[in-house]
Amino acid sequence: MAVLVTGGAGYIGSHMVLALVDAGHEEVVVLDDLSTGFDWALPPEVRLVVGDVADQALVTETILRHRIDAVAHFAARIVVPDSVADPLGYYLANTVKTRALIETAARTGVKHFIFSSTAAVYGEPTVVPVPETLETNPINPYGRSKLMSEWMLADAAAAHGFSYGILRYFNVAGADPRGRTGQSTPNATHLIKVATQAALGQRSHLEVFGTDYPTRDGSCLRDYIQVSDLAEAHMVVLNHLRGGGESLTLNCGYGRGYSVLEVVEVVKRISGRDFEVRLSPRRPGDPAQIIAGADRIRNELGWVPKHDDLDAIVAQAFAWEDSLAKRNRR
Ligand SMILES: NC(=O)c1ccc[n+]([C@@H]2O[C@H](COP(=O)([O-])OP(=O)(O)OC[C@H]3O[C@@H](n4cnc5c(N)ncnc54)[C@H](O)[C@@H]3O)[C@@H](O)[C@H]2O)c1
Ligand SMILES: O=c1ccn([C@@H]2O[C@H](COP(=O)(O)OP(=O)(O)O[C@H]3O[C@H](CO)[C@@H](O)[C@H](O)[C@H]3O)[C@@H](O)[C@H]2O)c(=O)[nH]1
Repeated sequence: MAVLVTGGAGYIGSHMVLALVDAGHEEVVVLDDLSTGFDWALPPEVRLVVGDVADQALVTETILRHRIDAVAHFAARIVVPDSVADPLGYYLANTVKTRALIETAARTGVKHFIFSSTAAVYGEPTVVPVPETLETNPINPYGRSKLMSEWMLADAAAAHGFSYGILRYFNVAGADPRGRTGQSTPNATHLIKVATQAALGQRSHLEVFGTDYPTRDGSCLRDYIQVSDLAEAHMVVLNHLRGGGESLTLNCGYGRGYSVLEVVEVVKRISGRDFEVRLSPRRPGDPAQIIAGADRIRNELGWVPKHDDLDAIVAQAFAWEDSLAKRNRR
């Protein structure tokens, strides 16, 4: 048995690769075009195929050569405002290319397909915490590009007899607790990453986008899930599918939210550094609060998170950002 991890050189994919390698009994092959990923994020025993998920000849050859039985598909473009500026680019990268990959997987007899989806498929949820059964209503092209992929995957699995796991991630944060990988894209827009960069003096200030939301302090609430816990959720789903379990769609979060202002305070306290915070207007497209209804994955698959602690998540992110700065100075 061998797993193909697309986007395995990226932030979340590289944590999945470590989870597979740490589990110890698995051949792991990464397919990545290195558009936002880094070959150095991979342990040496993992084979990296540099290429595009939509290159059907390359993917067919890779799947057959390594006898891949499961694909974990992380490769995507992920920045919501970019998707608003370049919707056709996002539908190509996330929907059209995912269609090509699903087709190749189906044709080559892959048995299980795990897909990185997002809480963005819910849009501005009418119920908080959000259960998986809530009607999807994405409000930007990124969310729509992912929801279309969910639909394609479910239809193709029914027609071609493979099983799937769709994981809808909430806000992913933190880094490998052993410091082996983390979020390395320099222009990331995620709150915790940006705040640690401000704490390290790499940014002059942090902007808080909106303080007039109907929340406890006026800033947006998000459910921050630690990235190794998320990788472990994929491991649980992989084992479930390999054990003959049914296809499923699962939220991945902890079921509680922190406000932007609370996160900023934690970053200041944990880093021991002060930085300028500017209260700015709302960022277009931000829902006021998005928190996972997180019971299904715990109850049905027995997933037990180990890192549900915002202080620890921020400490990992800060340590990783600091190590990146040192790496770039060398
Ligand atoms: N980061 C989050 O908070 C978050 C939240 C919800 C969902 N997700 C999803 O998780 C997945 C991984 O996100 P990430 O944060 O690790 O992003 P990332 O940009 O760090 O990783 C994406 C990886 O895919 C590779 N890639 C992109 N297009 C490719 C292609 N056509 N062929 C081959 N490789 C390609 C990139 O080089 C990169 O290594 C994405 O599908 C994203 O939509 C992320
Ligand atoms: O410099 C910043 C960056 C962010 N925020 C706010 O912080 C919150 C979180 O923002 P961010 O970290 O950019 O994440 P989201 O916009 O919530 O989106 C993330 O989480 C979604 C799932 O909830 C995923 O679909 C997306 O891919 C992922 O980027 C939002 O209220 C932002 O307005 C700021 O105030 N200042």
